[in-house]
Amino acid sequence: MLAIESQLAASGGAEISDGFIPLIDMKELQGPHRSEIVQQIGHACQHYSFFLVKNHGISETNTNNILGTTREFFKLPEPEKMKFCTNDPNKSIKLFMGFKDEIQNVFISREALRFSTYPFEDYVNEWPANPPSLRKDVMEYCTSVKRMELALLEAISESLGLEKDYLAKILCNHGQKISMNYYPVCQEQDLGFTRGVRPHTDPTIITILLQDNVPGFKVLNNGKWVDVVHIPNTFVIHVGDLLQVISNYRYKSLHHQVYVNCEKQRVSVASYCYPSSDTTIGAAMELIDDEHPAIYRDFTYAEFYEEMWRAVVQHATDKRLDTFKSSAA
Ligand SMILES: O=C(O)CCC(=O)C(=O)O
Ligand SMILES: [Fe+2]
Repeated sequence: MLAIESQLAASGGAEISDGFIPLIDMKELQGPHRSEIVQQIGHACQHYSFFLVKNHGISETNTNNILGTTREFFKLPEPEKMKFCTNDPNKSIKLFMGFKDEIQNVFISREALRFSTYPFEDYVNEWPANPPSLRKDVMEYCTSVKRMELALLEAISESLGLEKDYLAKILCNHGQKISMNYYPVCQEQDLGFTRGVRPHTDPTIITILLQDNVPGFKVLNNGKWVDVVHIPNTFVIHVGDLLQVISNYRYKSLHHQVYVNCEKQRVSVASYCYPSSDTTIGAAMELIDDEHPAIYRDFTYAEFYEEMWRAVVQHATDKRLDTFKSSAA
């Protein structure tokens, strides 16, 4: 095992059949061991495309509240939820329901409420007023996630040898969307052709995922799908597509998917970190040289967003970054 892997293992990462799940202790980012932790984060991003964090500063009450609110929302009568169903990609709040994927002949059972959160005053009135606790719980949760997100963006910037505020400047305190995800219990006879979410990457800089204790979340690691076991009081941090571009392909976007089961419903809350529409995304100059030419040309987040929807329609979400490949690459 590499020295850095032993350090990561010592911090309590879970053993899995082909290795282990990297677990980062964020408390150590404040202390004298910061540079070691930054190195561990860099290693995890480069070799695993994700890591778990503990001692992140978000209270258990806060996470229990947001998971509880998510369960309550999806229990609401159908017409109450359907108010948020729309085909307009520009709507800041949108409900996704389960659907049949005719091409792959599978039923995708996830229901998700996805909405913009920051700045709160621009969006809060659009959020569901039911359950009554939702707005308060979302605000509290997103405020603490934002704090953690900033600390992670600083550490990830440093891990790439960039200025501490490099990624935060790109983000410019802008985007945050959350997706409250609900996976119903699957009937035994439907298990073979039902999935929670198909394999995909996230269109983000990073994603911060809070999962409950029901298994189902899988990530692609060295060509194999592995279960990310639930460790209480941790979050899963994913490398997203935009970090793949900014890091000039040193960190790769995480492929992940969700399986369902016949015993328990599952809920999760994903927090997506992305910049404003007019922000230019491109490889950091410091990470380009003769041996590492820029893999992607610069593009705005608006261009990327448009491409993302085109890829959804064409069932080619794994190809959405290909359009931006630079001719030199
Ligand atoms: O529910 C999960 O664990 C993952 C959800 C997910 O991949 C997403 O919301 O992008
Ligand atoms: Fe995802």
